[in-house]
Amino acid sequence: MTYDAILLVSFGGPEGPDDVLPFLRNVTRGRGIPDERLSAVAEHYQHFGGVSPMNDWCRRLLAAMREDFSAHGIGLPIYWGNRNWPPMLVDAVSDMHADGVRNAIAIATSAFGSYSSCAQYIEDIGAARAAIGEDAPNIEKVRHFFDHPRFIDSFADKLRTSLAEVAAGQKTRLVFTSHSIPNRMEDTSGPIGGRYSEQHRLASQLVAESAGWEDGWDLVWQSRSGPPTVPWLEPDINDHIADLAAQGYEHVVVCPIGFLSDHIEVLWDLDNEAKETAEKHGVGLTRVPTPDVDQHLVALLRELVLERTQGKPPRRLSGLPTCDPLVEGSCPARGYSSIRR
Ligand SMILES: CC1=C(CCC(=O)O)c2cc3nc(cc4[nH]c(cc5[nH]c(cc1n2)c(C)c5CCC(=O)O)c(CCC(=O)O)c4C)C(CCC(=O)O)=C3C
Ligand SMILES: [Fe+2]
Repeated sequence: MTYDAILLVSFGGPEGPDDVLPFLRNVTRGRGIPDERLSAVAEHYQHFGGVSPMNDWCRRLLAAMREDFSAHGIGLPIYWGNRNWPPMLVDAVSDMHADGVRNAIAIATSAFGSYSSCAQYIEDIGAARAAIGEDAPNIEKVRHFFDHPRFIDSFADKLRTSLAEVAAGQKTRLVFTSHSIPNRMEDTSGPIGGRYSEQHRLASQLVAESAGWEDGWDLVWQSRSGPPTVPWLEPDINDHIADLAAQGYEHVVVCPIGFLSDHIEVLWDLDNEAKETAEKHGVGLTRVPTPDVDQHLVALLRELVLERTQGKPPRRLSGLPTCDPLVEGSCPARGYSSIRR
C-alpha cells in the first residue's frame, strides 16, 4: 500500500465560553448522559474560560510532527480533524479529497482500545468518508500504542522526575489513573474482552518498573459519567485516596497514564477534585505531567507511521491481544454502539 497523507484525529475541545454547550451536545448526542452531569461538566470547562487545552495541544503537536517527520524523510502532508469540535473530521477529509489524497494513515490521540478510545474514532472516520461519498480517500487507523517503548519512556521520564520531588521518608503510594468507562464497554474491549483495563495495567507496570519504583502501585479510574445506576470501572480515584489515607499513606503520586495531554479531566478532575480529596484526608498529592508534546511522543507517532509506510516491525513490549483496525471484525468494540441501545 502506498500512502499519500497522514490524518491526526482528536477529540476536539471548546475554545471559548460560548462553545461549551454546543460542544457538550456534540459529545453526548444519543448517549443518555443526565442533564445534571452535563451542567456539572460545563462548569468544569467554565473554570478555564470555556477553553479546553485539546485544540491548542493538537496545534502544537501538529507543528512538532511536521518538523520531525520531514526531518526524518517523511514528506507526507499532515491533516487534522476532530470528532466533536472544529476543525471537524468531515472538513479534513473533504480537504484531503479536494487535494487528491487516495490513501491516508490516521493517528487517533488515544493509546488504548475500547469503544470510546478506538472504535468510536474508526466509526467517525467512516461517517466522514460516507459524507464525502464513493470517491472518499481510504483511511487506515494505526494500532493501539499503549505498549510501545516510546509511550512507556514518556511517562517513565516524567514519573521519575515527580518521584524525586517527593520528600523522603513519607509513606507514599503510586497511583495510575485513566478515564473510567462503563463495565459493558470494558467487557467488549478487545478480542477477549476486558482489554481496556488490561492494557492500562500492563502499561502502568512497565512505567513503574522503568521509573525504578519498587513498591506497590494501583490502577484507578476517574471522570465517570452516565446515570448512577450504570456500573463503570472502579475504584474511583477519590474513593481510593480516602482508602489510602485510612491505611496510613501520607503521599500519593498520581500518574495520568490514560491521558496524552492535559485534558479538562486532568486539570479539573485531578488538579482540583482529587487534590481537594487528598487535602481533606491530610494526604499530599503530586500529579505527574502528561506527555504533551515531548520528543518521545513525537518519535512514537513517527514510528507508527513508519510501520505502515516501510513495513517496519511493530515495537511492542507485550504480547497482549489487541485488535488490528485493518482486520474487519477483529475489534468487538465496534459492535458496542449497536448493542448499547
Ligand atoms: C475512554 C475515554 C477517553 C479517552 C480516549 C480519548 O482520548 O478519546 C475520553 C476522552 C475524552 N473525553 C472528553 C470529554 C468528555 N467525555 C464525555 C463522556 C464520556 N467519555 C467517555 C470515555 C472516554 N473519554 C465515556 C464512556 C463517556 C460517556 C459518554 C459516552 O458513552 O460516549 C463527555 C460528556 C460529559 C461527561 O459525561 O463527562 C465529555 C465532555 C475529552 C475532552 C477533554 C477536554 O476538552 O479537555 C476527551 C479527550
Ligand atoms: Fe470522555
